[in-house]
This record gives sequence, C-alpha cells and structure tokens, in this order.
Amino acid sequence: MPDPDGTGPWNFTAAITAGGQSRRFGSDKALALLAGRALLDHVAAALEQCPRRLLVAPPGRYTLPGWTSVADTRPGEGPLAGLEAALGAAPPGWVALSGVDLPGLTPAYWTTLAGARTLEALSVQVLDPSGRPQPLGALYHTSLLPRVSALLDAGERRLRLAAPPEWIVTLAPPASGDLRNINTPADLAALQDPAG
Ligand SMILES: Nc1nc2c(ncn2[C@@H]2O[C@H](COP(=O)(O)OP(=O)(O)OP(=O)(O)O)[C@@H](O)[C@H]2O)c(=O)[nH]1
Ligand SMILES: [Mg+2]
Repeated sequence: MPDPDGTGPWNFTAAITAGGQSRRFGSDKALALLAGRALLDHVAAALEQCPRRLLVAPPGRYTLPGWTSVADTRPGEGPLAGLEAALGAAPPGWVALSGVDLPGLTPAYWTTLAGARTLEALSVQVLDPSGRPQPLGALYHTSLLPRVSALLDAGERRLRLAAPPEWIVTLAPPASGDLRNINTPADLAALQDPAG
C-alpha cells in the first residue's frame, strides 16, 4: 500500500495535557504506578507512533523522551487551557488530546478515532456509558484554536465546550480502549483489581 507521507493512520499530533495538581489523588497522579509503570508512560505509549508528540506541562516537571515540552499558555487554568497550548504548538491538522490519567487507551483506540474523522468534523469524541461525549481522549482540529482562546478569554473553563456540538463526530466506546480515568487512589485500586 503506498504511504506517501510515511505516517499511515498516525497523521495527527499527540498531546498530553499534564499541568494539573492532582488534588483529588493527593500526590502527582501522572507518576502513580499501574502494573509497574507510571500512568504518564501508559498514556504516552499509546501515542508513541505519532510523528509529533507534545507534553503540555510545567517546564521540567516530567521527562518523556521523544516528546516536545510545551509550556501552558495559561498555567493552572485547566485542560481547556492545555488544549489551547497544544493546538498552538501543533502543525495545522489534527491533535489527539489525552490526560495523564487515561492509562487504558491503546494505539488501536487512537487509530479508531482517527478513522472516524470527516472532512467537516472539528472533533472526534467517544460516548461514555451515559451517552455523553468524552472530551479527553479525543481528537481536535487545530482550526479550533481561535474559538478555544475566545472561550478562555471569556472565562470559560469547560473542556467539553471546545468544539461546537454540531461539528463533533461521536462514536460508541471502541473495544480497543478503556476510558476510565483516574481521579482518586480508589479509582487506581479499581483498575489494579483484576475483578475490576
Ligand atoms: N496543561 C494543563 N493540564 C491540566 C491543567 N489542569 C489539569 N490538567 C490536566 O488535565 C487532565 C485532567 O484533569 P484532572 O483529572 O482534573 O486532573 P487534575 O486537575 O490534576 O486533578 P484534580 O486536582 O483532582 O482536579 C490531567 O491530565 C491534568 O494533568 C492545567 O492547568 N494545564
Ligand atoms: Mg482538575
């Protein structure tokens, strides 16, 4: 199969937004261990095949070889601000936005989302069990940057407003990924429990 740009299905930029304070977790959850590996490493491994990889975090907080460090445009203002920094640092096109706390995402999860992109779409998001689109573990187009900046300027902080609903492609949870996110030590324990 010809592959002119050499990236196959991975023709999007990876971004991990990692500037949070882990208040509910009680210590830096990016560095918490699951199966002997930091959550941040699980998240990064699923996106390692992206040609460009961005880590939006306070300078020097983490070391992730092969990932470009990007400083927050508005430190401490939340994941919507992390998305603004990522969209601003990425080349024009699509960005896969993950949190540090989604260790169940896999390469196949991301290629499934990439395969659901349309020419008109501005975001691709997976529906949770209650039918709500999940804005982390989602794809965003860089053309959303002016909208995201305007929202932030207006005081908005909800990541789920980053894309206009009519331009979000939604899909059922792919079997290839577990979207459970870790906010507390109990959430992590539930993932470690083989029955969980
Ligand atoms: N770049 C950046 N990322 C952020 C910021 N705030 C939160 N995040 C990240 O967004 C993702 C989801 O956020 P949360 O689950 O609320 O994580 P958190 O804010 O560290 O945790 P809590 O303090 O318990 O809310 C995580 O990967 C966080 O690191 C921020 O101000 N800047
Ligand atoms: Mg938070």
